[in-house]
Amino acid sequence: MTGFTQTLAAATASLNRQIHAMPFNRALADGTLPEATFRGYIVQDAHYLEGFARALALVAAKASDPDAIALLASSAAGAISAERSLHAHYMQLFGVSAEQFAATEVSAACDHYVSYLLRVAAIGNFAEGVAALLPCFWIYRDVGRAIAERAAPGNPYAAWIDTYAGEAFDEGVTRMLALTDRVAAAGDAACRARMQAAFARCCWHEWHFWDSAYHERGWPAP
Ligand SMILES: Cc1ncc(CN)c(N)n1
Repeated sequence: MTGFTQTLAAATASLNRQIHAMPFNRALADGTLPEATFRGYIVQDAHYLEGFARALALVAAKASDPDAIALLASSAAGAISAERSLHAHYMQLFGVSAEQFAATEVSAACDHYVSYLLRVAAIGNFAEGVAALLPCFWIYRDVGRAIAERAAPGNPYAAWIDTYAGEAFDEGVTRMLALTDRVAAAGDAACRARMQAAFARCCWHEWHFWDSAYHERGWPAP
């Protein structure tokens, strides 16, 4: 990790520590997360990944160089294919049909995160879009790795852990970190401030998404 991404990590270190210590992630590591909680999370996450892939494609369209277009567009395809097969694995395991998935209401936390990403991707500049997308890569790799280190043997969520702690996911994260550093170096101080704000907001959304899944929250009733 070099350059601006170090600044981003330092600015969000406290939130990042809290994310690692979340009950959802602790219980995932020791294999005690209730199946119904994980099932609810996976269903929301499958909805999330569709929105995330759309945001990646929108930011890819704003990129000025072919390397960035290729990275963002291939990540959009990867979000749909690799992670979708992970979701399909768990949905089959939990007996969630395609019809049940389609009929499940998107949670407030999922809707909020996806709406934010799409807003930044659509009306923010390219640099802000890249910064908003980064936590989805970076936090999952680091949480996945930390969980892999302490996961109990025979963990029922091993497929999830292996995906995010694995080399293939790390490759995309490393390239996304390099892109963020490159874009930040090419921008001015105001641009970097906007990037930092979008990055911090999406780190919060990652926390909120797990918190909502752990408490199985939908939409607060009036
Ligand atoms: C909410 C969320 N954030 C990030 C990831 C990892 N792509 C994910 N699957 N879901």
